[in-house]
Amino acid sequence: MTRTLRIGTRGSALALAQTGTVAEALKAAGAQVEIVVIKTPGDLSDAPIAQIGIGVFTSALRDALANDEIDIAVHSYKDLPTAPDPRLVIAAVPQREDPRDALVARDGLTLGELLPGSTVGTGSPRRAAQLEALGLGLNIVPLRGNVDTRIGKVRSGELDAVVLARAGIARLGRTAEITENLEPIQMLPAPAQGALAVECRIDDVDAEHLIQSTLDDSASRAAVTAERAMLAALEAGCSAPVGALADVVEDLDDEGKVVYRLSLRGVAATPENDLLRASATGDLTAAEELGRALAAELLDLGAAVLSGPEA
Ligand SMILES: NCc1[nH]cc(CCC(=O)O)c1CC(=O)O
Repeated sequence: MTRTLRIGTRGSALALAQTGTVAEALKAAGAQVEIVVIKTPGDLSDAPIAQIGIGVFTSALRDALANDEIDIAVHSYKDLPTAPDPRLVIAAVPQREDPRDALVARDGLTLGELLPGSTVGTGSPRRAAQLEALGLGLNIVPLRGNVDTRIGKVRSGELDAVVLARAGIARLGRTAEITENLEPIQMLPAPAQGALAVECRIDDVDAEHLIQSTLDDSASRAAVTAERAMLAALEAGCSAPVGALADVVEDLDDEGKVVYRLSLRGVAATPENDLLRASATGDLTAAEELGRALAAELLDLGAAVLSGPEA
């Protein structure tokens, strides 16, 4: 097959780094690839993500893919809307990066070392709600921009700290600037944080098979599927205050044999910023059911009041 696969990406440093790893893996598998940069409205606007809406970074890429301008789209999975795109298929979820959030603070400080009143930048209602819940008296301020811009606000002294996805910092080779990795018990990441979604057209069977066999990691896919099913069942968009993290864990079956299962934790913030938490374990092959069951539990606890994309 002499076909050259056109891989579409956003033009940010983070997107290019992510796409680079996908391109290299496909090349190593013998494919011919070409990288095509697509501008998205999310890259052209400085408005808060909660205002410009879900899918600002991904729909232009998806349209280019559906219109045959590219053959493959590489997304940060957590930026994708929960509704599937009927024109496309997620052919691979590559091995996920460390999903945790990370703190970048001045003078090497950790969260616990920041004094009350310290300014912590984040544009994410999920991060803000969980930071508030720590009761440290931090002053949480809105923040947008790419990873470099956000870390720059700490370097310039404008902010005492920022919270970002560790995966984004890692993909840019800047983990040395992290002053603390935030454990899921204090800061549950966004559903699918640290994972990529590699999409192709639904009828492009050749591309789908190549991408799937070269890049898909079944454990990462199962974890992300559970987290996103939870989010979808809460009818909450990507900027809503919902965190979820699934891990593949060892368990013992009735005969004492080791089996692998999926353990899912979820958090949702009410409008009063109270955090509702739930967790459950299920079969690796029933990731969606696990996510939906956990969402039902959160809804029982009172999360219903927060449904809607801008909650
Ligand atoms: N919302 C923007 C976004 N989309 C994906 C990442 C980081 C990488 C990832 O989670 O895959 C980021 C930056 C951040 O949240 O700090």
